[in-house]
Amino acid sequence: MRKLITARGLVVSCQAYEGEPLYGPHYMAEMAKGAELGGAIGIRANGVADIFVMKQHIQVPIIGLNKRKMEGSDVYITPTVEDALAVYAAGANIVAIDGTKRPRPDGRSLADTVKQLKQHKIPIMADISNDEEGLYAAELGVDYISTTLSGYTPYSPQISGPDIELVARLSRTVRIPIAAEGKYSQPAEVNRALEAGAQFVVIGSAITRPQYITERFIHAIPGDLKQNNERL
Ligand SMILES: CC(=O)N[C@H](C=O)[C@@H](O)[C@H](O)[C@H](O)COP(=O)(O)O
Repeated sequence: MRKLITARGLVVSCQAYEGEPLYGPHYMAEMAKGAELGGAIGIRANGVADIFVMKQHIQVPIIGLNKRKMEGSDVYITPTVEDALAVYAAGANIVAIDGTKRPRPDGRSLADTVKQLKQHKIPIMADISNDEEGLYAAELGVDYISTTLSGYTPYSPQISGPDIELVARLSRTVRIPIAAEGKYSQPAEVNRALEAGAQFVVIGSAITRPQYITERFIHAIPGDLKQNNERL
């Protein structure tokens, strides 16, 4: 059995999209090493190549996923059982899958997907967007639920910051570990999510996307100076 995340703390999501400057397994593995050195208790990573390379360089558990947009389905986080098996084979300790009931490109239901992965003894994180999905995923027997998709399904609250309320409500209703994930950018928000009952908080863009981090600082500069900066 691969190591799970049992501690409380911070998980760093090291992901870059194609076209971004840090895209590629080498950069992401270095990023993961940095996060581990800084005290991350786990790493979240996208794609078999990144996961495979990271695995050679870090000790902490990896939550792996495979983002893949396929025609006719809105499900893109590890959308098929086949994707999940590949992510696990690449070395992920836990496989993150879309935990909504939306139609999946392989035609399987969420229940069937979870069942298949459990047969392979693969630890599952269900990425959910609201209370109902969290409860359902927990009933199906997933190992973790994560609030990853709150704000990313049309029927979940479209708020600009993290959905800490969802973490608080779920922690009162489900017995499995909850990951607080999505739009965390301030240390105070991390503390609030932990106080609300999250086992750990997953942070991506605010730590691992330099273009986003730079933009945030620039947008905080008042009018005139910001314009100077944009002209550089
Ligand atoms: C919605 C979706 O596709 N989320 C993805 C899931 O793996 C990633 O793009 C996010 O970076 C990750 O969830 C961490 O969130 P944030 O980058 O906001 O800290």
